[in-house]
Amino acid sequence: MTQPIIEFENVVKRFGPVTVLDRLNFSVQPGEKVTIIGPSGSGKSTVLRILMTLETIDDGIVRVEGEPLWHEESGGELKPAGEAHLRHMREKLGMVFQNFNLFPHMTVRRNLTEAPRTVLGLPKAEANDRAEELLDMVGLVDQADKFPGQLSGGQQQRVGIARALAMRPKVMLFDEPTSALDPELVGDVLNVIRQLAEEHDLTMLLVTHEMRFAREISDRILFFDGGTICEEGTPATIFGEPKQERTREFLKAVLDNG
Ligand SMILES: Nc1ncnc2c1ncn2[C@@H]1O[C@H](COP(=O)(O)OP(=O)(O)OP(=O)(O)O)[C@@H](O)[C@H]1O
Repeated sequence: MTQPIIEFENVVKRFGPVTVLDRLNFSVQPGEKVTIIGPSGSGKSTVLRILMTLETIDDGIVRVEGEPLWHEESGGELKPAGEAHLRHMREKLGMVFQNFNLFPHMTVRRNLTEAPRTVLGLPKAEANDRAEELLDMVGLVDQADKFPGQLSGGQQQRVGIARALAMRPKVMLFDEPTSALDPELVGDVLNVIRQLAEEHDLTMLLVTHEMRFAREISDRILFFDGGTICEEGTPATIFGEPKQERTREFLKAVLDNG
C-alpha cells in the first residue's frame, strides 16, 4: 500500500460540551474517490472543514501526504502549527462549499485568477489561460465577465469547482455541493464532478446526500454515525449488503425519501 494522502488518527473535535468527532480514524489513498454519508450532525462537514484548516482539532493527528496538518515537528516533537505551515498545507487542498462562497464583487474570471495570482504568484496571462481552460471544462467560458449574482446556482457552483481547481490541489473536498440547488440544476453540477472523477487522478473526498451519485462515482463509502465510522466499504457492499443495522436503517430512510 502506498502512503495515504489523508490520514485521521484518533481525531477528537468538540464544540463546547458536544463531542462531534470521537477518536476518528480513517485514511484515503492518492487518487481514491471517497464519499462520506451519514445522518445530519454526524460530523461529515466537520471532517472537510478540519482538512481545509477552517476548524481546529482537540486531540489526535491529521496528516496530508504524511505531513502533520495541525502540527509542526520541532526538535523531534510535535507542536501546534504556525500560520506559514497552515498556508503551505492548505495549498494541497481545494474545497467546494454548499453555498458556493464565491467573491460576489469579482467577475467569474477574477474569482478564478485571484488566488493563483496572489497565493501562487502566477503571471496574469497564465492565470487567465488557466481560468479559460477550467471555465471551458465546466461549460461556462461565455460567462467569464459576469458577476456571481448574475448566474444560476448551478452555474455558480460550477464556477466554485473551477475556482478550487485553479489552485491545482492534490485533494478536492466537496461539501454537499448540490444541496443548495434547485433540483433541475443538480444534474449539470454532478456531471462536472463525475467527469473530474473519471478523467483525473485527483483524490476526492465528498460529503453528499445524493446516494445514487455516491454509489456511482465512489471507490469507497464511509458511513458516519455519532462522530465515528460505523461502517465502510465499497459502494456495492454499503448499498447492497450493509452489515450494520444502523447503516441499513439510515439507507432505508434516505432511499425511501429519495
Ligand atoms: N461552529 C460550530 N459551533 C458549534 N457547533 C457546531 C459548529 N459546527 C458544527 N457544529 C455541530 O457539530 C455537529 C456536526 O456538524 P457537521 O456540520 O459536521 O455535521 P454533518 O454530518 O455535516 O451534518 P449535515 O448533514 O446536517 O450537514 C452538529 O451537531 C453541529 O450542530
